[in-house]
Amino acid sequence: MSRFQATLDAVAAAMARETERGAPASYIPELAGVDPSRFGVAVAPVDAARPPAAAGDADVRFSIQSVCKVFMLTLALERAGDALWRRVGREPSGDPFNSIVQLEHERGVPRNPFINAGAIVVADVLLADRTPEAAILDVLTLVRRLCGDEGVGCDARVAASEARTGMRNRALANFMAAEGNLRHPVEQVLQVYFHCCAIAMSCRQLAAAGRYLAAAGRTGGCDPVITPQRARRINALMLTCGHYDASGEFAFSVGIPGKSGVGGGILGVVPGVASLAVWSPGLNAKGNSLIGSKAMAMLAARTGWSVFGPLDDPAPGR
Ligand SMILES: NC(=O)CC[C@H](N)C(=O)O
Repeated sequence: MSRFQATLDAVAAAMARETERGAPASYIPELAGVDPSRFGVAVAPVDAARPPAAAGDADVRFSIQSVCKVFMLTLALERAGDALWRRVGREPSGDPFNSIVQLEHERGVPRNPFINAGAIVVADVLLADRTPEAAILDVLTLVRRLCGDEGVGCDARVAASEARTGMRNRALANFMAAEGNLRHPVEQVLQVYFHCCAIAMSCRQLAAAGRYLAAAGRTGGCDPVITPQRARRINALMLTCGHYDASGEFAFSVGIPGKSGVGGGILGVVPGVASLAVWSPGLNAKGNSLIGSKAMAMLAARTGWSVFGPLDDPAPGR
């Protein structure tokens, strides 16, 4: 049995007892209707010979939403190299994920690739010389390779709902197009972005997919996915920007790089040790999984993973 199994079982049991679970995202019916009592957790050790350990609803697929921005960035960095950083920044925004305020001051260059505006620029990079369908397939192919599961796909209903309701994302994209920071038609760029947000994965798949970030850019089979330097860059961005205007609090209470999505998933990275994924659909006021964040804090406390020193009590607010 994995050395993580007992800890994961304890975390799942503790989270099942939590009564305050937040509210699922309400902007599309496919997310609003997910049962908030759901909770899953999985840990994938860097040594790929050891399969992920998991507990709770770790094999139930959910909408990964903004967690996809990690995989989009990975691919875009491979394509565009450091030139990408001329079109998107690398610093925290301190604003909500869909904020538009900074864009005007900063001439259509988003603060980082993990806020929506930044991921929309990344989607534009992924569209170079391709149709939107091919760009989406490229991201799916990467994710399938990373988690070793050809069955991962996009939820077409989620993608359609995103497109129907995505007026703010359309506003962000149009503003950046006006500033000359998009090269392709706005609707094509958004098609790529919305489909990436609609990728459905389980915690077990997501933890396995994130393993390269804990393993200096290599998959378990020692296949390079990205250079060690770029893996380090993505991890640093996850730590500083992965939870938007709650990134500082997540750093304090969990203390590892993490990327959240409004579907209630969070991908975490412990460099040199493991990647992990949690999922619970109820969100806190900042749009991050309430129980997922708590579970990560408990896991970090029990494993000593926080880079900021020991955590003896995951209760927030201290
Ligand atoms: N934080 C998120 O997960 C945001 C993703 C969502 N699809 C949006 O674009 O608004």
